[in-house]
Amino acid sequence: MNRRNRSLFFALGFLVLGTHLLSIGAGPLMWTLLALQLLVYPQLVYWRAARSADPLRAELNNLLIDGVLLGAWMAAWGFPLWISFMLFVGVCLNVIIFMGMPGLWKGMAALAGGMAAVALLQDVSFRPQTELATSLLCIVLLTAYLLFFANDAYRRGVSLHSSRRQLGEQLAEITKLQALLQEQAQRDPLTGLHNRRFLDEALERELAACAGAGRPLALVLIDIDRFKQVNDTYGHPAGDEMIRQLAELLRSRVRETGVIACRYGGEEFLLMLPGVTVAEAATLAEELRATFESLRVVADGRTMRTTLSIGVSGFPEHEPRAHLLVLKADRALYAAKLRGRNRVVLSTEPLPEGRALPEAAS
Ligand SMILES: Nc1nc2c(ncn2[C@@H]2O[C@H](COP(=O)(O)OP(=O)(O)OP(=O)(O)O)[C@@H](O)[C@H]2O)c(=O)[nH]1
Repeated sequence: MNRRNRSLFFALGFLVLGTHLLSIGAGPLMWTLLALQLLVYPQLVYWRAARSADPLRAELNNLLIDGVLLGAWMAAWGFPLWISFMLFVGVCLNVIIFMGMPGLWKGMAALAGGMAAVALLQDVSFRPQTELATSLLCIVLLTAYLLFFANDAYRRGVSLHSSRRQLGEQLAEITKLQALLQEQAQRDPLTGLHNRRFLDEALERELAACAGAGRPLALVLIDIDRFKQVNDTYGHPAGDEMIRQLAELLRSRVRETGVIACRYGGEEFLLMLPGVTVAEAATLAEELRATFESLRVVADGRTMRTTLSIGVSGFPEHEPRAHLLVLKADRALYAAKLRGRNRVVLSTEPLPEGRALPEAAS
């Protein structure tokens, strides 16, 4: 709202224009009208705009009402040069600042409207002279008005710059949070390893890359043996601790670039090894199995141990399609369970005599 500026400059205008009224020997009616216009009117239009459903639009209309009334004063006094110049520039500046160049035409039309209204009511004779004091005060007030607006424009520029900087910082913060959320959506909260969703996407990508570059890719699917028994005997939190320890072991063994360890299911983990052959993956799997077999997991002062069953499949030997390559590793893992657990089985090895894969695994 423009209340402070309008009240201040209209009050100063009353002092300046008062000198003109003195010089022309204006009567009480003229003084009263000028006081109403310059001292009371700013409060009235503010009050009207503040209560309006659309205060901004109401304030823009107020600027045009200013134009009509000030145009009327110019005409009523016979267009005294300095006074008219000061009022004209003041009105035009205001409407341009708040409405742009289209506002200028509206402001000029408002001024002309006020002048025309006076011309209809009385003869308008041209009396351009003002006393020196009035002319000087007009120059001072107009200068103050221009300086005020220049300073206002500077402060708006500074505040805009700082808002832009703040917006930029907030945007950077949001982008960082987005990246963090995206990262968290791809992680298993218990172990911090990647989750299945991430691996399924990464596997498609890596398989295509390996196929293009003529490189192998191996999958190692790992399942904790008799884990239900661990939970039942030591409790779920102890089971969680065992899952965390296995995750730590996998993390420590697969630090090479490109290798992804993920928690694929409850107590099931999958390693994706781009550039690694089935034989190399089987060697790594055997090391992991042996290390885990000798691992003692301590939870709540109690020591637990169990073993791993592991299935290994590889591209290009076993399967070029991602989901079927996982299925082959799953079948190999199933075969390891059937053969008594605590072992590594390659996808190509047949199931034991007389055993078939369950429907879910095929
Ligand atoms: N503590 C814990 N247990 C889990 C979690 N996710 C799955 N489980 C348990 O893991 C157990 C898996 O049991 P099963 O699928 O029967 O397998 P298993 O007992 O390991 O038997 P085999 O795989 O045949 O050796 C179930 O009891 C699940 O409740 C987990 O995040 N934390």
